[in-house]
Amino acid sequence: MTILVTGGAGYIGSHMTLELLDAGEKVVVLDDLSTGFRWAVPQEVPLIVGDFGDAALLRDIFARHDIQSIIHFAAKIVVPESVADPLGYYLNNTAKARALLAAAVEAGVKRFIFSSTAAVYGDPEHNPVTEDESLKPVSPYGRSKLMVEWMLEDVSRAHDLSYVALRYFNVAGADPLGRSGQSTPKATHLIKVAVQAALGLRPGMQVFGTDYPTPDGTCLRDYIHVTDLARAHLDALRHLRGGGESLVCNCGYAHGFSVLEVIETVKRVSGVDFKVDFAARRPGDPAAIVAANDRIRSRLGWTPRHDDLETIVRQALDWERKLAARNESGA
Ligand SMILES: NC(=O)c1ccc[n+]([C@@H]2O[C@H](COP(=O)([O-])OP(=O)(O)OC[C@H]3O[C@@H](n4cnc5c(N)ncnc54)[C@H](O)[C@@H]3O)[C@@H](O)[C@H]2O)c1
Ligand SMILES: O=c1ccn([C@@H]2O[C@H](COP(=O)(O)OP(=O)(O)O[C@H]3O[C@H](CO)[C@@H](O)[C@H](O)[C@H]3O)[C@@H](O)[C@H]2O)c(=O)[nH]1
Repeated sequence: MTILVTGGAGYIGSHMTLELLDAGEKVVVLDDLSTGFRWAVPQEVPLIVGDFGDAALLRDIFARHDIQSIIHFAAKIVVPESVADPLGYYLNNTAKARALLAAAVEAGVKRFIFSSTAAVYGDPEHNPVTEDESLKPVSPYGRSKLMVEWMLEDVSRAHDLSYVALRYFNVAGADPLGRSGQSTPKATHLIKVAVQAALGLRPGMQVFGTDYPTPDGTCLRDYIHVTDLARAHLDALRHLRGGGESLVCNCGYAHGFSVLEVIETVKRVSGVDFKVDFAARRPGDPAAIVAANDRIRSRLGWTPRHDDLETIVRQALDWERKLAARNESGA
């Protein structure tokens, strides 16, 4: 039985593919390489370059491979871009997910694991936020993902398809064995930006907002190591294969760090005191969002192994150095 990984050439999908191979699973990747990289897909894994909303291509893939499970990562993921181009986000993240689900149901696929996001909560009233908190996404990105959760709920009632939707909090770090990492050239994620500043790949960085109602005035986030996140999908797969019911689970460590704490950690681990400017708030940022993780622990048996900000930062630094060397050599 083969697992179809959409978006497997991207940041999280490439770590998932490695995790699946390490677990002895057979994998096929479908990716249009819009933000992913061919080199991020291990050579032994078939990479189909194409669009996950292409019904004819999907039919062909399901005819050629014995696919019982899909792990669906492919999406557009930049919140401000979604504000400027909502229709592009509803097309890629929502309408194409409908096409993928339709093809999956037609082909008799039994299990579906979906990359959802903490963005479905918007600015939560309580922290840590549980899965039962009200869902008030504030961006087209968050809404485009929430609609897929709703589609999954309805489709799983009508057809023989069960699912787990995982709501990721802030994904960070790199494969501990140095095989993959966050490679998007213009990534805006805090740890990536701070690591690039530490390595002199950018002149410095900005802190967006210092007047939030948090202990040091900067935003609080729950940073989860990408390998722990990939393992959550393996746990979800095991759950569904064992006949477990459809579920929605948060993925995070249940504690947060402020922007200043993250920057301080990057400075300490790298030994570089890079330039930091204080700037205005970035539109759409919630002050604090931290995952309650009781459900994923109890229902999927998920246990974090890399819950340590220094380790996350060290591995992100190692990966960024590797990436810089690769870009310099033109590989
Ligand atoms: N990175 C985070 O902090 C974070 C947080 C919450 C949720 N997520 C979700 O995780 C998933 C993966 O995110 P990522 O950070 O790895 O992003 P990424 O951009 O690195 O990966 C997305 C991959 O999907 C591919 N893709 C996009 N549209 C496609 C299409 N129409 N057809 C085929 N391939 C397509 C891209 O080429 C890329 O390889 C996304 O669904 C995202 O919404 C990410
Ligand atoms: O140069 C920077 C970059 C970020 N930040 C701040 O750092 C925090 C974290 O920002 P970022 O790393 O961009 O992540 P989020 O905006 O929290 O969003 C991430 O986490 C969400 C889930 O919580 C996902 O839905 C998104 O896809 C993912 O980008 C925020 O307060 C930002 O304002 C800065 O101060 N300076």
